[in-house]
Amino acid sequence: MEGVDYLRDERSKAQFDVETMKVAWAGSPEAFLVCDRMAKLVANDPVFEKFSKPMLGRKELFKNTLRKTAHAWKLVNDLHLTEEEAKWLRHYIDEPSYTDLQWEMFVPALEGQGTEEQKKKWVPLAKTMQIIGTYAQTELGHGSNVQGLETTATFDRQSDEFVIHSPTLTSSKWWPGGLAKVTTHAIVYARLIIDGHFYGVHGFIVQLRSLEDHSPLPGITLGDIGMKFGHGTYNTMDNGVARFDRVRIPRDQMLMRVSQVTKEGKYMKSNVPRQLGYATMVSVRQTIVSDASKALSRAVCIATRYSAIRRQFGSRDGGPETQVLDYKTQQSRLFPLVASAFAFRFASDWLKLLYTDVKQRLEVNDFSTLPEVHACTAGFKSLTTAATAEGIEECRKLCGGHGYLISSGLPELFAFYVPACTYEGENVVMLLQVARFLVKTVSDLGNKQPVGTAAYLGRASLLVQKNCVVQTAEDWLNPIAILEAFEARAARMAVGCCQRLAEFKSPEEGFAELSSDLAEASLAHCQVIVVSTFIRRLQQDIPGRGVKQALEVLCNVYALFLLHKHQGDFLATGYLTPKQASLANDQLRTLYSKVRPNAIALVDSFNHTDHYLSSVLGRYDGNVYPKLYEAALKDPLNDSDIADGIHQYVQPILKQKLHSSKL
Ligand SMILES: CCCCCCCCCC/C=C\CCCCCCCC(=O)SCCNC(=O)CCNC(=O)[C@H](O)C(C)(C)COP(=O)(O)OP(=O)(O)OC[C@H]1O[C@@H](n2cnc3c(N)ncnc32)[C@H](O)[C@@H]1OP(=O)(O)O
Ligand SMILES: Cc1cc2nc3c(=O)[nH]c(=O)nc-3n(C[C@H](O)[C@H](O)[C@H](O)COP(=O)(O)OP(=O)(O)OC[C@H]3O[C@@H](n4cnc5c(N)ncnc54)[C@H](O)[C@@H]3O)c2cc1C
Repeated sequence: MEGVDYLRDERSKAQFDVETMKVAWAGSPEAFLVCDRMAKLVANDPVFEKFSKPMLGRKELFKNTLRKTAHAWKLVNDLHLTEEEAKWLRHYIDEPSYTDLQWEMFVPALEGQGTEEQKKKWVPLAKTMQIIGTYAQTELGHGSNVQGLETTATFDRQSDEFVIHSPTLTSSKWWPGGLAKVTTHAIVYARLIIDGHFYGVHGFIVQLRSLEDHSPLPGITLGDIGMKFGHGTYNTMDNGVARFDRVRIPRDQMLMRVSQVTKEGKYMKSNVPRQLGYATMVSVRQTIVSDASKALSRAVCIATRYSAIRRQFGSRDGGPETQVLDYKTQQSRLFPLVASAFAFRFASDWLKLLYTDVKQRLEVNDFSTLPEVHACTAGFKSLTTAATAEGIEECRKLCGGHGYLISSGLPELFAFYVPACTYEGENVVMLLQVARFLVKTVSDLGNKQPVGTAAYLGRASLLVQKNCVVQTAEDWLNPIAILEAFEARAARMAVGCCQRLAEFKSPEEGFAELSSDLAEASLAHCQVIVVSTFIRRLQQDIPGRGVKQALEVLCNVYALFLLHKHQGDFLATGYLTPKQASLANDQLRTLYSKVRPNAIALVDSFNHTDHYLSSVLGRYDGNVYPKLYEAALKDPLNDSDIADGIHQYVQPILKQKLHSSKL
């Protein structure tokens, strides 16, 4: 039956105002309106249909994305969309495309690493798509180790040019999105060589293709690196390989904000730190944190709605069976993920503010907060992408067998999402960056009082001595008790690592040997920041009936779930007793019962359209079974009763005459 809302009873149980919660999720009434308008624009435009994607071959997938991207660009111009609106439009189109690299990396690299003159020349060309660019850093042989890149950029004083060259197979640029078939330009990261001396890795603007006929320019070999994990998701993108055979570019195409090369071949360092060359990565890591909350919210929306529709066991006298959402095991796997989606959302809002602040500081050459911002973006990127990838897979399992169908929307979401754990800084490598920051901070405690996110480490000597005062399960609802537990655990882990580091011959040897423990200490530190950001968000004015109360429950679920998951750390560091850990778990169970009546309303607050979810299990109206059946019938194998190949390969087997001895 069309028009029936199978989740109506669930929606009527909500104890808060969903429309206001939508605004809290979006961040502001204005942000909500932009997202809502862009989501509907995409959902109502037939060009952006996604159902057929899983059936397309590689070439069709790629072309289909080119078609959608061209249509999106036309909409941006025809409707005079702002950059913010265009970003949401791309988000809701929901297909990796060369424009992700253009807007998330190429333009930010030009803006962040170019001189005023370079920005004036290149940024308008990129923003009007007269040139299309990518970020060509990773090579076949090196990704994480940027200083190990092998591509060379040798200065030729005579011609006032750089010669870009790939000296080895492993120096081939490998992975950049859009590189294989689309991009006309790239920021190529290469080792600068002047008069035989190496001056470290720098970015160079290199034209790759003719703007006339799109063919690769002389000396440049370009291609696709092959099919990727999953089918219809990242294979819409032409991640590419590039090799350079002594390709010449003018001297003024080296990005020269951080350091310059003069006409005479003199290398000049400005007073900005070399890490500013990594600024684009900081910018994108911040975007990736915000994307984590979106991807996780999408998975939990599907799993929660389906769990309210799905019934198994518990029927007596032929009455209805139990909704699987009512099982405590289902709740204990699902509700912490709902809470995590909100936690990541608020963490990313905060990170955006921190990033905006550092961007303004960098413009006036104030680099004081850069190490902290680098540690936060790297750590949050690692924490949120790992939890989101695991969370999407958990949601697939929460949907039982149907979760494995492409029509559930979950396999494709997972395949699209999971590389986020690797790109833009492999997650463990990123935690080790946080570890460097932590070790420095702790080692410096005698001389320098830490500020910002590390301020709690200033109380490390107290936190390593104090014990938890919680006596009842109720006490675990106190944000002060929660925060102190997270701070004490993180401080004890960081201080413990630093004490053990001192036992090694050199800090480098100790760091390498203790790297697993350091990564765990880093995760604990990042969790302090995410939990405290959630708590601080609740201290702000949050309007709407029951909205604040519902969020308080989620904040406690998030924190106590983490406490339960990592109780080994909390116990081993000696801050909690087993009894206190067990009380936290009791409180968590009680909290799940408080989430239960609000579950559907909470996921409705994400305001996801059915188009965006593209899941028969997560439909807004809960009309799962007929739509699941309908989707199955659309499979090409159901075009005819007798499939291709049956007569040729199956019937001969059925009709074979076997000798009785073979039976
Ligand atoms: C269903 C479909 C939906 C589709 C929807 C579309 C959605 C659209 C949204 C799109 C969002 C995003 C788009 C993304 C698309 C994916 C693109 C992926 C692109 C890439 O992957 S680009 C390549 C990224 N590569 C990396 O990240 C490499 C990682 N490695 C490094 O960063 C570094 O090499 C390093 C590991 C940090 C090591 O650096 P180094 O060798 O210099 O060594 P040190 O460790 O000694 O560091 C020295 C010193 O510098 C500090 N530092 C390091 N990095 C930074 C930094 N970034 N900023 C500031 N400071 C930094 C470091 O801490 C050391 O300091 P210290 O000496 O300790 O004081
Ligand atoms: C979908 C996708 C899109 C991408 N897009 C782009 C792009 O547009 N442009 C671009 O330039 N790149 C791109 N990349 C490349 C990406 O940035 C790299 O793959 C990433 O930075 C990881 O580097 P790597 O592949 O060298 O991994 P490796 O560093 O080789 O990692 C392999 C293993 O080694 C471990 N490891 C590495 N170093 C250390 C260490 N110091 N200590 C302990 N363990 C370590 C890692 O934890 C990991 O387990 C993309 C990658 C993917 C998957």
